[in-house]
Amino acid sequence: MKFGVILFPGSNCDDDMMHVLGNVMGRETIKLWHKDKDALKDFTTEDCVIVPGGFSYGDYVRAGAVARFSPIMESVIDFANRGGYVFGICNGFQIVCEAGLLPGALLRNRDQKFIAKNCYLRTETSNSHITRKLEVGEVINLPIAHAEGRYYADEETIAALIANDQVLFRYSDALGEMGEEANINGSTQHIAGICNEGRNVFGMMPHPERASEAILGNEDGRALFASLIESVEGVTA
Ligand SMILES: NC(=O)CC[C@H](N)C(=O)O
Repeated sequence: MKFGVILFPGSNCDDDMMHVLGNVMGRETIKLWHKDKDALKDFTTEDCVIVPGGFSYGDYVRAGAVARFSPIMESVIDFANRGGYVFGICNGFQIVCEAGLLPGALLRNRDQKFIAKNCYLRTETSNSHITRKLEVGEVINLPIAHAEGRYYADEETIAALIANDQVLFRYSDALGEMGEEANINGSTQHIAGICNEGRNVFGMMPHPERASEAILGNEDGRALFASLIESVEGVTA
């Protein structure tokens, strides 16, 4: 499978993503310019579009609200509707929600502050392409860096997410417990990452691409990319 990483004005995690997917995971990885409507013409449903983190359009209006109208997004929506893999991380999660590919919204953090910290995440399902190498209840540690990361959706939407096993990760403590203080940004039901009903679109606020190499002292994020590659290619990654 190959990966495409979209560059919007203000993206800042695109090169980390290029490095991890290209050099660490060893897969063909292409940078895609947000104005290029035809950027996905060689993408098949075995490929994945990454919507990376950063501050697209300076987070003006709301994080992701402007980037959602970039010309490439029409092709991303079409690609997702055809069954292609789309993975939004941090600002990418915000953009993908704004585009309607995932339900819910990312609001300002409960404490109204930007939070840059490592945090614990409890794996909520192994039944997804990006978590199949993790066990339910397994706790991983990943960095977060955001001001608008508080996941919110109405009760009906949350109930549907749970009923369809779409919640991938929740903020927890090191033991996987869900005490109030473990909910780092005040997200509804501690939700840190979800997938769509079709299970081909993924979004999460924490940054697996910033923790995918031993030299960085944390490789927990690598399991997510390895899961996706194994799932699609049927090889050990
Ligand atoms: N690291 C990022 O992607 C930043 C996310 C977003 N711009 C926020 O602050 O909420």
